[in-house]
Amino acid sequence: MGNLLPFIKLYRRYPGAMALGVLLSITTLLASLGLLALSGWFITSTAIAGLTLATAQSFNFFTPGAGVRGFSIGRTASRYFERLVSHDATFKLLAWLRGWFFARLAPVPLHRLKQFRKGDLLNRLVADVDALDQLYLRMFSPILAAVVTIVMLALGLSWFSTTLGLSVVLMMGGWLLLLPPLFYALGRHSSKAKGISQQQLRQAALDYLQGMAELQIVGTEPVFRQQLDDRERQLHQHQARLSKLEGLGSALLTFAAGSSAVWMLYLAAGEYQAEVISGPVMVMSVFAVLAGFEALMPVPGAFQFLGFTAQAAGQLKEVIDQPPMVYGKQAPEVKGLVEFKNVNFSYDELQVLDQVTLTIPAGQHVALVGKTGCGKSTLAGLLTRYNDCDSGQVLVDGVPVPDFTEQALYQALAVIPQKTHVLSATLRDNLKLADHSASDERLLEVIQTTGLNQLAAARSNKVSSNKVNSNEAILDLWLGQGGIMLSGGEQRRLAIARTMLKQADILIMDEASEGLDRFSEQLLLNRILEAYQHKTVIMITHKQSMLDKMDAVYRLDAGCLSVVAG
Ligand SMILES: Nc1ncnc2c1ncn2[C@@H]1O[C@H](COP(=O)(O)OP(=O)(O)OP(=O)(O)O)[C@@H](O)[C@H]1O
Repeated sequence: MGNLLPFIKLYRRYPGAMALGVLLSITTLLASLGLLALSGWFITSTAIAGLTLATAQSFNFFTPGAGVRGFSIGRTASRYFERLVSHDATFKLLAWLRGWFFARLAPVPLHRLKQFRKGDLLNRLVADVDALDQLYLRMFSPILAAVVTIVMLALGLSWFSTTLGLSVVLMMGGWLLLLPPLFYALGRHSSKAKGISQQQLRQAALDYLQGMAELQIVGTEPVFRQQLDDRERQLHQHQARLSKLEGLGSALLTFAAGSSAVWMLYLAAGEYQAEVISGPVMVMSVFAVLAGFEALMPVPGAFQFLGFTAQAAGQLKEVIDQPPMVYGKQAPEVKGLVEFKNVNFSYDELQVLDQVTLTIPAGQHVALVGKTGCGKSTLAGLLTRYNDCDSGQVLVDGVPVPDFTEQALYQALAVIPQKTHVLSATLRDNLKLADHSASDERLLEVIQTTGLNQLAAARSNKVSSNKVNSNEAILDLWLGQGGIMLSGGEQRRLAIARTMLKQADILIMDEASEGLDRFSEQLLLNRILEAYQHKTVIMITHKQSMLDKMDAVYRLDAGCLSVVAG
């Protein structure tokens, strides 16, 4: 429950709209109450008035009749506006909450976010934020409205008889105190389990869909399908339990309303006999109690799902409590001197780097070699602050990388990562990621240099013979979801093209030529080294053929660095 506290505070964001929503909810309940109470009074009064001709003629039918219509129209109008205002306020709050959550998520270092799976993070951003609407729509607003309705009803009946007024407080107040803890206790386990099941099902469905091709090839698709079905069945079981609980809530409230009405009839009849109230008021009291219980109807559901909401809030809190990456204030003009000084780094128990010391003078091209998994990417990742070292220092031009501002650090660095991220967008958009201000001419030049024009030519049906149109067609080429339309080699070309556009001061190439044929590899490597001729280049590679172009070669082995050449 403590998980909900930080989010409850955020509800102060739209106080006006939220208060208006509650007010309209109260108005609706009071109009319902007025409608039923007045109807009870009116029916009884007309029945009594009809007993003699004189009373029948003198009875004023019109004012109470108008009152009944007024309450009826008022209830409908107020219900409509209540839905409009409260849902609008909730949606605005959810939209803002999503932005707020994302703003807290963005500065969390990538290596920390890696502990959450992609589907899981998406689930938190969408479903868990959505679950927070329960707090206002299903809890605050109805509970507040119920309290006000009980108070108003009690005051109204006290006007006629204090006994009746106090009885309402005891009967309805008692149920209002009993229902929340009861239904929270009854629903806590299932609603929490439902949240977890839903999340697991989404994750499993995502894994299943993403890996379907491989699962089919290895013949394990039915096993995964079965696991998915099991999860779905589990979710249905929790949902069924919650539906039964909802039914129990309705039954309990119907019983509460009925028994309270009978009790009220008994008390009101006593007051009538004692001539404290009239016959119509006696009937009105019973109808008013019946109508008053409408205010308690949402209470069991609200508390039954509280476990689910608390679980969602906990999931969000887990992400936003991650310490953000802290950047410094320095933004020096970078020349490209890179230094690793006595660097140690471990992933939990696994020590990857042990007292690594390396100086790369500005403008030097160095290669980093070593067995698979020896820590080459990890070392490069300390420069980009993918991770921070456990001890020692990583410096650029003598300034420790944590002291750089975020903008200055990433302006100085260009990376060709092992996996290229391709946006589901056009080639132009994918290239402009590296330099937003690049002109189409510049983009086409880089496309030519990296051989990406061959990719466009291969889809020649889209390329017109007209030169202007053909250039447009290349740039507007749609690359598909996650670069699905690009081969591994084409994705490498795209990554290389981006670094050519960026022209940073330090370039890190992590297996940059993976997926390229020998000829393209040599060609592209020459071009990129030419483009970064006077810049610092750190090339991580397994390929011997690339090493003779480097000024120095270092080998990483068992966490230690040694010079191979240079
Ligand atoms: N996020 C992580 N959490 C835990 N261990 C990790 C993580 N990333 C890498 N490792 C482990 O750290 C070691 C070094 O990984 P790294 O990716 O730096 O190696 P590498 O030399 O670049 O390998 P490759 O040549 O295959 O790219 C490996 O044993 C790897 O399993």
